[in-house]
Amino acid sequence: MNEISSPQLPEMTAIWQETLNWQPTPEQQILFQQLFELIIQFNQQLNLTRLTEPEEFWEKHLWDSFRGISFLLSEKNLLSPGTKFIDIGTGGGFPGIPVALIFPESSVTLLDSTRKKITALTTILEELKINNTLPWVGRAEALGQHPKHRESYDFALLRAVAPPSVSAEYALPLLKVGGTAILYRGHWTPEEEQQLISAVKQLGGVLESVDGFNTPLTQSIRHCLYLKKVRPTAKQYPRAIGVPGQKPL
Ligand SMILES: C[S@@+](CC[C@H](N)C(=O)[O-])C[C@H]1O[C@@H](n2cnc3c(N)ncnc32)[C@H](O)[C@@H]1O
Repeated sequence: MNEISSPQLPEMTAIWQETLNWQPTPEQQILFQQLFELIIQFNQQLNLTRLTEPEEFWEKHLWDSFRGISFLLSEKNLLSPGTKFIDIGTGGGFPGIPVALIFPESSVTLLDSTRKKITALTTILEELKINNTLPWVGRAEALGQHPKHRESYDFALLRAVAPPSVSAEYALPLLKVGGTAILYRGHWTPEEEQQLISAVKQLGGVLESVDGFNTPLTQSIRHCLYLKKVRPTAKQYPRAIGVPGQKPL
C-alpha cells in the first residue's frame, strides 16, 4: 500500500476521549488506517468519497459515524450478540463500516442502490477481514417489503441519503418495534421537525430526540435525529420505488 499519513493523528486521541468518552483500541486504529488507505485506493476508479485528506476522513467519516451512536459506546448493555444494524444508502461505507469494526458481535447490513459501490465495499471488507457485514445492492423501498428484512433490525443508520421524512419511510418499516433509526443531518429547523414528526407518526414511530452539536476540528454544525419505532408499520409503507422521494409524507 502507498504511504499515506494516518487519520489517527496524535491530537485525535484526546478528542475521542473528550467528545465521546471513548477510545478505539490500537487494533481498531490500525483497521481505521487500513480502511482509509483502501478507500483512497478505490477512489481512483470510483467516487466513493470526496473526503480524502486524513483530517477530513477522521472528522467527517470516522468521528461523525461514531458520534451518532455514542450512546452505544457508553451503554454497552444496549447491545447483545446478534444486534442488527442496517446502514441505508451506505455509499463509501459510512457510518456502517466503522460501526461494524467496533461492534464485531453485531451484524451490519450495508445497503446501497449502486452496484459498483457495493462491489468495491465487498472487496474492502474482504481485505480488512471484516465478516460481520452483509453488503446488499438494492433500494430501501424494496428491502422494506422483503419478508426477511422487514421489521428485523434493531438500528437503522442514514447519513446524507434523502430528506428526513423520506429517510423515515425508508427506515421505519425495516425496524423491529422498539428499534431506533438514527438520521445524521447537518442544519435542522423547527419546520423540518414538524414535518418529520407527522411522517414518523404515520410510520409507527415517534421522534424521540434531536441532538445538535459541532464537529471537533472544523466546528461544522450537525444534528442527529433519533426515531423510535413504537408499533408495527402499516403494510403500505414503504411505498413503491421512487414514490417516497416524489411524494414525501
Ligand atoms: C450521498 S451518498 C451518502 C453515502 C454515505 N451514507 C455517507 O454519508 O458518506 C447517498 C447514497 O445513498 C444511496 N441511495 C439513495 N437512495 C437510495 C435508496 N432509495 N435505496 C438505497 N440506496 C440509496 C446512493 O446510491 C448513494 O450511494
